[in-house]
Amino acid sequence: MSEFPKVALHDLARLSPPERQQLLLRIDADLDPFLEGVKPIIAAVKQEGDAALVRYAKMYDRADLDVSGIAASEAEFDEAFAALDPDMIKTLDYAAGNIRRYHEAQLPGEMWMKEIRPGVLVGERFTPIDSVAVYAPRGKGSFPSMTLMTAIPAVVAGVPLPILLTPAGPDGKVDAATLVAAKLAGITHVYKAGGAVAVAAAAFGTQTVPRCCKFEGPGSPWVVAAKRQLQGIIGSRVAAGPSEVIVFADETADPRLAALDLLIEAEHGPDSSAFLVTPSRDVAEKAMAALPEFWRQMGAQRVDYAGTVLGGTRGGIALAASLGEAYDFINDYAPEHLQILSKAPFEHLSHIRNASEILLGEYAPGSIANYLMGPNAVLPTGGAARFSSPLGVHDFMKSASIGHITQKGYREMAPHTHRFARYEGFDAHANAVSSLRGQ
Ligand SMILES: NC(=O)c1ccc[n+]([C@@H]2O[C@H](COP(=O)([O-])OP(=O)(O)OC[C@H]3O[C@@H](n4cnc5c(N)ncnc54)[C@H](O)[C@@H]3O)[C@@H](O)[C@H]2O)c1
Ligand SMILES: N[C@H](CO)Cc1c[nH]c[nH+]1
Ligand SMILES: [Zn+2]
Repeated sequence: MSEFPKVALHDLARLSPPERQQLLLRIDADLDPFLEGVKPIIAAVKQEGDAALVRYAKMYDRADLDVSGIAASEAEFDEAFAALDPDMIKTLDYAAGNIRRYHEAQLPGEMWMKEIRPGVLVGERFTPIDSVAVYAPRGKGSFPSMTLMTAIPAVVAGVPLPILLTPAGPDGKVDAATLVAAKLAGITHVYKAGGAVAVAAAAFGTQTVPRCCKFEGPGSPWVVAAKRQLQGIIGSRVAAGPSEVIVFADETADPRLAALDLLIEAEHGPDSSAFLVTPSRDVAEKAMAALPEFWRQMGAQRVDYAGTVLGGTRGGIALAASLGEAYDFINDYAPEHLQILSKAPFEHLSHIRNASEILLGEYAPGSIANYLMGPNAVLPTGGAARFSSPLGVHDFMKSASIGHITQKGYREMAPHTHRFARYEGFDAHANAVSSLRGQ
């Protein structure tokens, strides 16, 4: 028996429709158990506030926390800067610079207007959301990277009150790099709460945590479920659940790179999804043969996570009968991350309709994009790439449409409006464009 996990080989052309459908499912395809599970948590946070945060921190994060420690203090920030390896601070700063530059390019102008008829000026005005809570997960890893990815667009958008929520560790403290990342990004209000507790704290506010208009950030299915349950109370757009990837490799790709990159998102946790999709049997076989070399370079916990993912129906190597079959699988799957390994990666791009992030070529492995390439790595999962986009500056702003009509424009538009209003049976609507303003 092999000492390494067994990786599944799926022959796409031979799968029955239900078998193929099964491969498209993520861990949270059925969110119902999580939706049920978060209900009492949300109710407790709403009713008890800080006391519930402390209780759940003990229960889920094994954190030694009291009410006075929920907000990270100035001393904790100083301690984090002192404790963190200076080279890591430099790396965080390098990443922050790239992420900031990318998001500054996304920033819309304050307002635009266009004269679409003589005397009719219409446009949009953009303003930041008053208060936004961003989330950095912590559990099967810590995520200073996600702190940068969520905090920087909020700050670039000009949100007056951006706060960060993240679980405390057993010592009752925030992960040091997460605190440093928050400060480098421009967030100084950091609170200790994880999962559904964090979403509920931001939605209702507690004695310590300010109530916020919006919550954005990735996390486990508990976070995804809480965001869904609290829709209408707190805004949230990106369903950024457990990480997932498709590595696509054509016959020109290096099979060892395909094997190496397949493991990136597979190692996040047993709840991840990761496929290598290739139309080349040679690439599939060589990638499979290359895996042991890379299992050896991973810790036992990460091998265990990735092995769980790659050995079942949420991962493995998927052999396609043709390029067309590979593209169809990718578009039906709509992955969070898509890597295209090929000597001519751009030739495949026009065939991809559904993917949250597309990385082209052998020098763009997922980890560079996860951490510091610049674009946001908080991405729609669970097939939401069919209709949703990555987190960005626009998620921290809202627009109002604006219009100005001169007398000339009014004279043209009033009779049409009158006719519309009469047809729909709205008297006051019609009256507004008849007598008082004159023609
Ligand atoms: N899509 C993206 O952009 C993206 C980015 C980064 C990470 N991720 C994903 O985020 C996830 C991070 O997960 P994590 O566990 O490390 O951190 P997490 O912070 O999301 O989850 C930990 C929290 O979950 C809650 N929780 C744990 N067990 C619970 C239970 N039984 N009932 C109710 N609540 C419970 C607790 O409140 C705990 O604080 C991973 O799945 C990772 O793949 C996604
Ligand atoms: N792969 C994650 C998004 O799905 C991002 C990340 C952060 N750290 C490691 N990975
Ligand atoms: Zn990752």
